[in-house]
Amino acid sequence: MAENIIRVVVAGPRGKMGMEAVKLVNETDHFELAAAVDSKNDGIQIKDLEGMPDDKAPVFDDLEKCLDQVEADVLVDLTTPEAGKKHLGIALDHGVRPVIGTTGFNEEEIEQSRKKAEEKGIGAIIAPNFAVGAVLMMKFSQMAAKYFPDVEILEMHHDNKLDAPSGTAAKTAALINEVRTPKQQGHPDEKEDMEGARGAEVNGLHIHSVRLPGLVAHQEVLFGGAGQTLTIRHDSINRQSFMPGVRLAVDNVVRLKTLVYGLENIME
Ligand SMILES: NC(=O)C1=CN([C@@H]2O[C@H](COP(=O)(O)OP(=O)(O)OC[C@H]3O[C@@H](n4cnc5c(N)ncnc54)[C@H](O)[C@@H]3O)[C@@H](O)[C@H]2O)C=CC1
Ligand SMILES: O=C(O)C1=N[C@H](C(=O)O)C[C@H](O)C1
Repeated sequence: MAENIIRVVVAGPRGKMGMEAVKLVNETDHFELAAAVDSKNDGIQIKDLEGMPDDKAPVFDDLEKCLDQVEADVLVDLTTPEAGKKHLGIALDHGVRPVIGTTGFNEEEIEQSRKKAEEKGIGAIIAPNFAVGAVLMMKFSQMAAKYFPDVEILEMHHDNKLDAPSGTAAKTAALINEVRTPKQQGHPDEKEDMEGARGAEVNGLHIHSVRLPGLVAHQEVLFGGAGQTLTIRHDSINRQSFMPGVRLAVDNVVRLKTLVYGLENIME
């Protein structure tokens, strides 16, 4: 790694998140945009893409090709579940530390990548949510679940989202299930008269996914106990909310020697 400068490749630069990430890298003194990987536009420079900063970093249409030609320290991936999974493997194979914001990974995929990162002796971060407030919402939910084992997760997103449930909801359920005794919620004899009415189920805990234009990224974690309810809610009202977390992840991934799943593991 060039001293103090972190060379970053951004995958998905024309996307809602990728565009913000390119700006973040361009504006951060100790980051350098090494390249961008787009699904098209091979051979142009980043400045030639609409709305991009005046940066001459090259654009590739393939990560393998990019990492064969460009010196890079970190890959920031903000693409699609399919591309993100592929890119995670390619980056590790090239010894480039992945920071994956793309969602849709299951536990097995995360464990396999953890092994690979450790074999390579490099860091990797999969962060289902880069917003500090969302990470706190997940941590507070884990605290509350110790006292309120009855809980339902309601995640609400814009209608261009490909994966359901959201990575944040899946991670919240995983954190809650670390402390909650497995419990089937609702009436033991309850029946769905319409399929899906009770949402997805993880160890008896239910997740409900809403998709609507006008939304960005929102989640409520609802707890119920005798005579009381507790609601913990987080709202991202724009994509800038995620950028301090992207910066934190890039700064931290270069010192790690394993894969970290969730920003809470690197937040002080
Ligand atoms: N971890 C976090 O805090 C957040 C994660 N996300 C996740 O990030 C991902 C991207 O979200 P958005 O920017 O909203 O989506 P988007 O649809 O606006 O952008 C995705 C971009 O990826 C590009 N792409 C697709 N396949 C590609 C490939 N093989 N190589 C390079 N680029 C490729 C598309 O052309 C598009 O420009 C999603 O998985 C979403 O769930 C979104 C917001 C926050
Ligand atoms: O697709 C999105 O927009 C978001 N995806 C992430 C998720 O699946 O949790 C993070 C955030 O909720 C926005």
